[in-house]
Amino acid sequence: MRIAVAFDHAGVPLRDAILAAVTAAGHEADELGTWDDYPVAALAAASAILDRTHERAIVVCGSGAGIAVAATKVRGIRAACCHDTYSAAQCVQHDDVNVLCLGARVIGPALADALVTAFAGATFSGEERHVRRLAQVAAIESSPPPAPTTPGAPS
Ligand SMILES: O=C(CO)[C@H](O)[C@H](O)[C@H](O)COP(=O)(O)O
Repeated sequence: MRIAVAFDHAGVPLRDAILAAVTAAGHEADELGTWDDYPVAALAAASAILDRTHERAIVVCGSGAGIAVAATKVRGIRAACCHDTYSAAQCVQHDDVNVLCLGARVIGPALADALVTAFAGATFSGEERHVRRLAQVAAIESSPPPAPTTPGAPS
């Protein structure tokens, strides 16, 4: 699998660990670059996926939060900031996440390696309940801003 990798200025400390982890996991890492502003890095990675040159991306800022916010604004991108290996795998298995977001001011290279390994090694389960929920997510993405009402009682 081809994985695009992009950083903002705060994400650079994890650069070497992430590129090495992608390669060690048996995938191809394409470094798109480093930008001062995290939205630009997020858009570069999202574009690589939407252009179908890459199946997934890993993006890194200081906290992982800002770059996740930016990436999820792009239609068709499912981005998640994960700093534990359970979430890094489950977000693909259940949520078909295609962009892993990390924070270089939060985690070190060893955990980054484990997270990349978990993310790259996971595949979407395709189970009906997850497909159904992803269709609901896609519907939210393509709808106009909702009226400020609660759509239904929680189950
Ligand atoms: O962590 C981030 C967003 O959640 C990004 O790395 C930002 O660039 C971060 O805010 C950088 O802070 P700085 O004071 O501009 O280095």
